[in-house]
Amino acid sequence: MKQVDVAVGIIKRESQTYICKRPEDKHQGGLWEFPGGKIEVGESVAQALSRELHEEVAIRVHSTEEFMRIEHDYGDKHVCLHIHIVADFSGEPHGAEGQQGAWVDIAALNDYAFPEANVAIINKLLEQS
Ligand SMILES: Nc1nc2c([nH]c(=O)n2[C@@H]2O[C@H](COP(=O)(O)OP(=O)(O)OP(=O)(O)O)[C@@H](O)[C@H]2O)c(=O)[nH]1
Ligand SMILES: [Mg+2]
Repeated sequence: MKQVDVAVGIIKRESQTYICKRPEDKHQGGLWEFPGGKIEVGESVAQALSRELHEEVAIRVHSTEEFMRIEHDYGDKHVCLHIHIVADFSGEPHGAEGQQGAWVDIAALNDYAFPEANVAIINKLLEQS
C-alpha cells in the first residue's frame, strides 16, 4: 500500500484558520483541508511545509510550532500527517493553484467536510480554543 509523510499547516490568525478545498480529482477530493503536501526525500517537515505553503497559498513561512502527528489508514493509502501551527508568516494566503480557500473561525470547523484523518486535529483545535 502507498505510504506517505505529509506536512500540514494550521495557518492561524487570532481565532481563525485558512482552509482550502481539495480538487475533485485528488485523493479525498472535494473535501476541505489544511494546506500542505508530501514531504520530499531529504526535506525536514518545516522545509516541506514552507515549500508547500508557498506553492499552494503563496505565503512565506517564518517559523512553525509542532502541533501533533496523526497516522491514518484510508485503505488505498496510509498517511502520516505532521501538523504544525503556522502563526508567523508574511503575505496574504489565497488559493494559488486555483483552488477555493477561506478564513474560517476555528470554532466553526465542524461545519466543513474534512478527510477522516482530520477529526483528531479539529478536536484538538476546538479543545484549545
Ligand atoms: N494537505 C493535506 N493533506 C491531507 C489532509 N488530511 C489528509 O488526510 N490529507 C492527505 O494527505 C495526503 C497528501 O496530501 P496532498 O494531496 O496535499 O499532497 P501534495 O500537495 O504533495 O499533492 P500532489 O500529490 O498533487 O503533489 C493526501 O492523501 C490527503 O488526502 C489535510 O488536512 N491537508
Ligand atoms: Mg497539497
